[in-house]
Amino acid sequence: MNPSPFLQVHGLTRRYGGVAALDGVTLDLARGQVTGLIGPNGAGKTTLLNALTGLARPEAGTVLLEGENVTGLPAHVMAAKGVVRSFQIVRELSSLTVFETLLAAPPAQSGETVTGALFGRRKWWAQERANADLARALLERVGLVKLADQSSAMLSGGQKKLLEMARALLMKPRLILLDEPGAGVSPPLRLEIVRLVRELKAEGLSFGIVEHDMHLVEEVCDHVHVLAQGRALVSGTFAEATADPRVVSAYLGVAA
Ligand SMILES: Nc1ncnc2c1ncn2[C@@H]1O[C@H](COP(=O)(O)OP(=O)(O)OP(=O)(O)O)[C@@H](O)[C@H]1O
Repeated sequence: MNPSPFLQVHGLTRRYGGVAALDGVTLDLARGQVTGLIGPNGAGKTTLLNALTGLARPEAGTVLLEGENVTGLPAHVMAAKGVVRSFQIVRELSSLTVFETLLAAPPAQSGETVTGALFGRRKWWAQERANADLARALLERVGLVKLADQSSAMLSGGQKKLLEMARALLMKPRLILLDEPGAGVSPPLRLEIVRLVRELKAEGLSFGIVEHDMHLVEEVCDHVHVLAQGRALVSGTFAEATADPRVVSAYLGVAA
């Protein structure tokens, strides 16, 4: 039995000058599953993540979240609906600690208008405290709590990825979109990332993962969509998709 679609993307198009970064992408992301978004460089994977999280406005096409049309909604609205993407949050010259970095870009919260801040102070403080408690719990969960008071600039590549995941989790998502969680990560922390994704999936979280590390994709993804030249070329299990001659051709840069 196929899991029900959480997010349905139909005919999504986004151009940059003469380049169609997305050229009518149609695909689904299933509820409670890990969906890999793979494909050669320039295929449109990151643009798709951006279009799904309100960071790149599509020119055509639709995005349905549990059947609701959410096409082109801004990032904070998508986040409030439970769709968030990971970001590089550590700046190399940052003097912030790991804990401060996690809290620095506050999650979408009520009372974010000036009026709200003035008239809802008590609520705002309560929310700040709740965020801080949750942040500490998340650092514990991703294995960074011992580094909470160290400079975030000192983190390794893998630790930065874990902090980015904690940051996305702070927004209490239902669907997390991760951009290359395995890039620049040492083998032990790569295992930690795989463990965390599996554990969160078992708790009901849905994932969309853009990744070039095919071993990682094979390990964690229930399903993959292969993108090429702004379109979804092939979908299936990792084994099915990678055995398809069109996928081999796309990676080799040859038209099938
Ligand atoms: N902000 C932008 N301005 C101009 N062109 C862009 C912009 N963002 C993406 N593009 C172009 O759109 C196409 C798709 O880019 P995108 O980054 O989405 O691909 P990708 O599949 O994520 O690639 P990679 O695997 O190399 O990260 C590329 O040709 C890229 O140069």
